[in-house]
Amino acid sequence: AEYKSPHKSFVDAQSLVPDLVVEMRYVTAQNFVGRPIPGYNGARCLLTHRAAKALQCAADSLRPRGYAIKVYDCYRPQRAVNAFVKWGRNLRDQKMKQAYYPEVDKRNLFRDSFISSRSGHSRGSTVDLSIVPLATHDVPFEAGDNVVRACDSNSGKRTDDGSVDMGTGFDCFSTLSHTRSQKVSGVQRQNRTILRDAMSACGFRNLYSEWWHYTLRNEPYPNTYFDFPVE
Ligand SMILES: C[C@@H](N)C(=O)N[C@H](C)C(=O)O
Ligand SMILES: [Zn+2]
Repeated sequence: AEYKSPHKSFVDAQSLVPDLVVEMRYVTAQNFVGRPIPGYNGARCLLTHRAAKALQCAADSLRPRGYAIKVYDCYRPQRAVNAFVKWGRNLRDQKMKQAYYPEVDKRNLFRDSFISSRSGHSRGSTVDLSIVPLATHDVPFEAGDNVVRACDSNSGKRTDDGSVDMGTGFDCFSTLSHTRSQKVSGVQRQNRTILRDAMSACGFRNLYSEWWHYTLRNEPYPNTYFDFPVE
């Protein structure tokens, strides 16, 4: 059946970017909380139409260079953000610490701009993404074994999801994930620059603390925090 968007201004980004690799982590347990997050009932990248067009612009510029875009999170319902806040207050729950925030005290994740209690994602024009070589863009994230792989360890040691080497994995809450960190290698910085240049040229701005987080500059709902679920 044809997909019907829950809001007239929101679209499934894959309808504009057919080769978009969609790996919505919060619909699964492969995330920093360690379980599916409320409000995510489907693995769909919903964005405002304006943001989806801008993402299409970035995908079109990256494709001739041999890359596809992989998205990890798009529109995020406010109830999911509220679940992050509740999780953040429960210091006993550190199930995913070794994998996602090995060096950072859980108490500081909001203070240090790794998670927000008023997130741009809920406004529908923010996206978490990386790039994948076109030839290998089907590799899914799989924890596979029972070994905990820290997201800030070297490529090859942390869990591979087929994306290019950015120095850390998605949602790795570490200063190494700061986009302009000088503590990652030249190749890793170069990969971050490829993504940043493509996204900036299409109207997005990056969050300094996360190489993967981009918000449309001219977003259509700058003051609205939506809460309809992702289906
Ligand atoms: C949680 C992470 N993926 C993210 O999006 N962080 C920013 C700061 C946010 O929550 O808006
Ligand atoms: Zn984000």
